[in-house]
Amino acid sequence: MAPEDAGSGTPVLELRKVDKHFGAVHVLKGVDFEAHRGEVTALVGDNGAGKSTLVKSVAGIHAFDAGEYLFEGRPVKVENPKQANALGIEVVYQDLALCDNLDVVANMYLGRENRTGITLDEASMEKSARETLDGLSVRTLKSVRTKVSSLSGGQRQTVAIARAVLWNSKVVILDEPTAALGVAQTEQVLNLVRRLADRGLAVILISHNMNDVIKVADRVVALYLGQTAAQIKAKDTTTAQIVELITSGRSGDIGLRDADAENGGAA
Ligand SMILES: Nc1ncnc2c1ncn2[C@@H]1O[C@H](COP(=O)(O)OP(=O)(O)OP(=O)(O)O)[C@@H](O)[C@H]1O
Repeated sequence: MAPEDAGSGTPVLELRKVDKHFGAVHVLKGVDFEAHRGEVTALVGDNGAGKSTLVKSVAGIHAFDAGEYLFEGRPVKVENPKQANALGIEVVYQDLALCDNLDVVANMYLGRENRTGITLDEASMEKSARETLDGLSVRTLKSVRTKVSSLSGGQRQTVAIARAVLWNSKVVILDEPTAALGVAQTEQVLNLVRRLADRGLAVILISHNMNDVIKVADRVVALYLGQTAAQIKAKDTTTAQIVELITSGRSGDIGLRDADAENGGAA
């Protein structure tokens, strides 16, 4: 069950009419986007719709050219990944950025290790890593001292997600977390995604997999040619409707007006 106030009130993350160009290419065109605590927001769109650009701009890798970026209702400037992390925004990219030759604890603390003087505080890191995994009800890892090279794809994804939530995160963005997984591991990761939201995080899930979206999302934001085609509650929509929004920018009376979509296509 999501927290009582899930999805209500001020969004944790809100983008209003954001724009992004790469040289002459206009990639994001006045995009609106909201993510709320306690909810999984699926960000969907065809290849090239602008999902990665949107997420990288939220994460401070790129900067929006125009529009408003609000965090917990306040306008913020996020000009680099450290500033995004400081707000409580973490991204788990598809490559996971794990070091195979290090164990789970070392990977969860990579680059942000606890130190006492000049030595690493292994005991405190191991304790918090374990507590974080226990808090997420992760039971598939036998030991936090296991090297990541010996973990399955699902376990690796779990470690990358646990690393993201270790830092009192408020927003966790997951880029296609089940893309390389089999059926059982996909199920495990989707359950974990749900638990993150149930713990009060705002989870943003980039996905091309409509089964995943329908199974786990509370809200769906569809991008079409760099514009927001729709922001809708998952329970009010169907897979067919989402697919239509992705492929044509509209479905029934939801979505971009044809003229807008055509302008987007021509830009
Ligand atoms: N650094 C860049 N320089 C120039 N153009 C870029 C850059 N990054 C992305 N683009 C362009 O922006 C558009 C949107 O790309 P983006 O990767 O954001 O889409 P996406 O929705 O994430 O697609 P996919 O599902 O294929 O990952 C594409 O036309 C892409 O070529």
